[in-house]
Formats: sequence, C-alpha cells, structure tokens
Amino acid sequence: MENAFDYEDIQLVPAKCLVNSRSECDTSVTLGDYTFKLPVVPANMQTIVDETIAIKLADNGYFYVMHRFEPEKRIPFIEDMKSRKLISSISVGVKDDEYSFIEELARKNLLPEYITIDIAHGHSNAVIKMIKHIKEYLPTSFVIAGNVGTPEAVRELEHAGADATKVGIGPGKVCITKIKTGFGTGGWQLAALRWCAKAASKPIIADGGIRTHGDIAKSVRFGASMVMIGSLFAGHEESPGETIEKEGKLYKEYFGSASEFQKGEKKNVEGKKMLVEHKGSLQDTLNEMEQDLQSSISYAGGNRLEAIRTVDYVIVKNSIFNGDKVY
Ligand SMILES: NC(=O)C1=CN([C@@H]2O[C@H](COP(=O)(O)OP(=O)(O)OC[C@H]3O[C@@H](n4cnc5c(N)ncnc54)[C@H](OP(=O)(O)O)[C@@H]3O)[C@@H](O)[C@H]2O)C=CC1
Ligand SMILES: Nc1nc2c(ncn2[C@@H]2O[C@H](COP(=O)(O)O)[C@@H](O)[C@H]2O)c(=O)[nH]1
Repeated sequence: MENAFDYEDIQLVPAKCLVNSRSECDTSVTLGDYTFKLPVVPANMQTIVDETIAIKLADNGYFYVMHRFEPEKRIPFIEDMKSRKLISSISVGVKDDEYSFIEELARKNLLPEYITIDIAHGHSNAVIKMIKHIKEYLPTSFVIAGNVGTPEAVRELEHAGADATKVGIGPGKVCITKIKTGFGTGGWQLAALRWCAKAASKPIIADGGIRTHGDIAKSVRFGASMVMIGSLFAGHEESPGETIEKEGKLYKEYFGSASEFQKGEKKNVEGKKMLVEHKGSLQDTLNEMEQDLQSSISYAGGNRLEAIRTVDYVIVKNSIFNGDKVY
C-alpha cells in the first residue's frame, strides 16, 4: 500500500457535461443476474433492515441483504419472497449450524438468488470452506463473501468461488474494531478499496465509512460495484426499532452487529450503539441518493455510472469540508 487516504481526502475532478438534465443520468448497476436502481445496499444489520424493508426494496428495484440475526426466520422469509416473485438475498455465518441450513435450503429447493457470508475477519479458512459448501449445494446462488481488506484476501475468496467480495474492516460508524484491536481499514477505507479493486476480477462491495452521498461516487471511482451503508440508512420511519423522544427530538437506535446489544453478552465486543436523529422516510433518502448520484455522473461527463470510474481525482488531505458541517 503506497498512499493511505480516505473519503474526505479526495475530490473527483469534473469533466465536460454531456447531458442536458441530470435526469438523463442512469444510476443502475448489474450485480449477478439482476440490475438494480442504485449501486447501494443497506447494511445487513438488525437496526437497518427487516423483512418489511427487504420486501419494499426488492419490490422497487433496489438490492437488499437480509441480516442473519434471527436465523429461524430465514426459511419463511425466502418462502415469502418466492411467493411474491421477488429476489431473496440472505446472510449466513460460518458456524456448524449454517452448514446444515445450506443443506436444508437445497433439500427444500429454496434457492436464494444472493447469499452473503457475513463475518468480521473474512480472510479465513472458515469463509473459504463456507463458499465451497454453498457452491456445492446451491450452485445458482450468487455468493458475496467478506469482510476483507487486502488484495490477497480478495484473490483467495474469489479463487474459492465467491462471486463478489466485500471490503471494509473497521470503518463503520458503530465499529470499535480499530480501537479495540488496532487493525482494519478505518481511516483509509477508500485506499483499501482501491488496493483490493486492483486485484479483483469480480465485483467488489465497499462496506462501511460512507458519510455523505458523494462518498458513493468516490467508491465507484475507486472500484466498487456496490456500496453497503449502515449509518445513513439508520433512523428512518421504517427502520427497525423504537423511536425514542429526547428533549423534544426524535431518535432511533443504531447498533453494531458485534455490539453487546446484538450479542446479548459482553464477549468479543467490537461494536457500539448510538442514537440517530429521525430522518423521515427511507424512500426520500433513496430518491435523494439517486439524484445526487445522477449529478455525480453528470460531473463525470457521462450519462451512465461507468463514467465515474475513469474521472481524475485530487488528494486534498482532510480539507474538503473547509470546516463546514455536512448537513
Ligand atoms: N466489517 C467489520 O469491520 C466488522 C463487522 N462485524 C460484524 O459483526 C457481526 C459478528 O461478526 P463475527 O464475530 O465474525 O461473527 P460470529 O459471531 O458469527 O463469528 C463467526 C466465527 O468466526 C470466529 N471469529 C470471529 N472473529 C474472529 C477473528 N477475529 N479471528 C478468528 N475467528 C474469528 C468466531 O469465533 P469466536 O467468536 O470464538 O472467535 C465464530 O466462530 C457480523 O455481522 C460482522 O459483519 C464485526 C466486526 C468487524
Ligand atoms: N467493527 C464493526 N463493524 C460493524 C459492526 N456492525 C456492523 N459493522 C460494519 O459496519 C458497516 C456499516 O458502516 P457505516 O459506516 O455505513 O455505518 C456494516 O455494513 C458492517 O460491515 C460491529 O459491531 N463492529
């Protein structure tokens, strides 16, 4: 790794405009056999996505990944999605039960279109073994494996059969991995993404650290096919969890999947909880993301997402906000 930099250290350089209106810019992206409206997916976390949100996203042409923290609900969830003729996209871990779960899906002929292997340290034999197991029993499922932060890891998981890899160890808003372990891509997630993307021969999903909609365009520039986002999707009307009123303001909880709130115990905790200001409807945020990304594409001098991939950029070390607040 030569230069370490992160989202706030980079600005993309505008190219001559090709369109008469930003509405001409197409933000859609293809991942596997399906095309989605945006290169963005809400994080597979319990305070970000639930069955209702998954149905809404799939029904409206967005990608989603259901979390894995209520394992017994996964089979009824896939059955429900199939009965609605919507794609099913689930998460699994790597413990023993997950092997029999995959075999059960195969036995029942319940074939999810997408399966995400969701563990903290994805560059491991445990993930390689699970990729191979899924490919043996559910060969038609598109397998996303992660999380990783190095080119070696991307290559190994791709070689094991992963159809996409997910990059990001420790950049998340409710992540404390970087503090508790000293490891990860927190603080240089964008550079890690570039490093990994150079080695990848299959799609990469950039995961964590997105703080503004402009960071989505930057992720695309540095090699992401899709961007996974937690904090920007937390706190909506539809978001799972109670709405909390504090001093006249409305908030919702957002907690890490490796936090004590998720685990129910203080063991190997690498996540925390925060309150996020209530943000209104999820669809409004998705619409705003789409408009902002259309604008990014127009600044890239094109009318499709691919235009962003080749724009010039400058490194402006921590200065792009000029002391401004983001919103
Ligand atoms: N993207 C990120 O930066 C991070 C994300 N997370 C999220 O938290 C959730 C829980 O993750 P995780 O703890 O992996 O899931 P699990 O609790 O399901 O653990 C998966 C397996 O991996 C083992 N394991 C976990 N961490 C390590 C490690 N560092 N080295 C070796 N083995 C390990 C566990 O054993 P044992 O517990 O006994 O070690 C267990 O057998 C996931 O949703 C994950 O995405 C968590 C941390 C970082
Ligand atoms: N280190 C930890 N990372 C976590 C935990 N729970 C989730 N995550 C990761 O964060 C992203 C979301 O990041 P954000 O910056 O968009 O909020 C998520 O997709 C996971 O990869 C955790 O407990 N510890």
